[in-house]
Amino acid sequence: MSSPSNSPSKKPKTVTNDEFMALLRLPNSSDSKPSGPPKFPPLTLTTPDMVAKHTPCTMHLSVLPPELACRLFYSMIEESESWQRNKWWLFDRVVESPHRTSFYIKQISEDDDGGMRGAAQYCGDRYNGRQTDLPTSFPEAMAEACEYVERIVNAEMRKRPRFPLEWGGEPAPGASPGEADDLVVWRANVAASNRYEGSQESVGFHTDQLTNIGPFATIASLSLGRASSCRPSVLRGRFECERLSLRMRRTSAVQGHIMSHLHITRQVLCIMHASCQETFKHCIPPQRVIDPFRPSHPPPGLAPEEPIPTFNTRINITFRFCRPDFHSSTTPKCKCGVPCILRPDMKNRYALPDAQDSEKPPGENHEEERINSGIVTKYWWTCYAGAQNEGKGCNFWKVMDVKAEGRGPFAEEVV
Ligand SMILES: O=C(O)CCC(=O)C(=O)O
Ligand SMILES: [Fe+2]
Repeated sequence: MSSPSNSPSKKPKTVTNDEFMALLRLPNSSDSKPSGPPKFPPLTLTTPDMVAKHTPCTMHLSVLPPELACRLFYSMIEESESWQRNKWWLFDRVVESPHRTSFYIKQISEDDDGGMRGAAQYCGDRYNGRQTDLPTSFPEAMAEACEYVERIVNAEMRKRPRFPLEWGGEPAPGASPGEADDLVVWRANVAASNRYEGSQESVGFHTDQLTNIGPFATIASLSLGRASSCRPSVLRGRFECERLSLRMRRTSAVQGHIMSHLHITRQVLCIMHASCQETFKHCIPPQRVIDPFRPSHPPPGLAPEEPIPTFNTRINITFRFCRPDFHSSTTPKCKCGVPCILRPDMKNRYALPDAQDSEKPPGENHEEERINSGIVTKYWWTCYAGAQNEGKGCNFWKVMDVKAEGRGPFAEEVV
């Protein structure tokens, strides 16, 4: 994850699909001002279908059996007593994340490993540029939940086009060689977990670090617990909702607030599919109001006559796949001697241009560019020492050369 910043929450406006598409269309150059990015109002996507249509994400409700969801929630509440706030240097000062976080790796059996354990371990080691303690294994309930998540993610991925630099996959145990359908293209070997207490804990706009998960990563983000409260004017009554904001990366041309209306006892899995990190930033904004969460099942050891307690806590677990070909032992080091981070080259991708960054006048070929946005072909290894070294880095950078660095197999190479 790169350094997040907090941004004030704006009141989102609901638009129809057609209005949304119209907003993405830039004005003609004749009626647009030559300077300053186009200003569009925030958008609200109110259903999983709308989210899937307009973003590289899918939302899946109630993916775990309620008993498992509650058990996982209680287990994470207990675990999170020892979680820490991330700290890093931003220019000349230390900033601290406005929520607590930790890192877990999946217990992988020796014969099934093939380098996964190492990749996962090193991935955790330098999460957010911070030297962490050796990550602990998935607690039992997390490992159980992970099986549900992996099934959903792989099923979704089979429906989607793949990007050339995505991981090509490896044969499932027992599969005959060359059967593409049996390739395992994604598995969760690490999980970053987050705890947000009360209405104000949050995470600012950021993209997740690609250093060990590689280009066009798929990230599965499972949320449990506290829901935020809102009263959308188009709907009657009170709805509990989970709010995830996505903002198109680098451009201020489009800002989409995704609000899915969820019943309080449900959980939500948001899959950020390939190209999401390359095209969108995401955040969890502070809330004005939250509703306490009362799990449907009691915590372990609660006496039968005792009421189930309520919580103001939101637990999030982002399941990630640390790719064997991005194992940390292969991460280039900068002149400070610190492993670099991998960044997409945003200048040379196809993107919706905005007046500040584009060499092209607004309106030129924008439709083609919008369709292709997210196709990044170049990535940089850059110095990240400054995040932990009083803001002092060496400005090292080099282009990732997948052939010379021996990475892959990639999706484009797998038939
Ligand atoms: O809590 C969430 O839903 C998002 C967490 C997140 O963005 C991260 O861990 O990188
Ligand atoms: Fe993130």
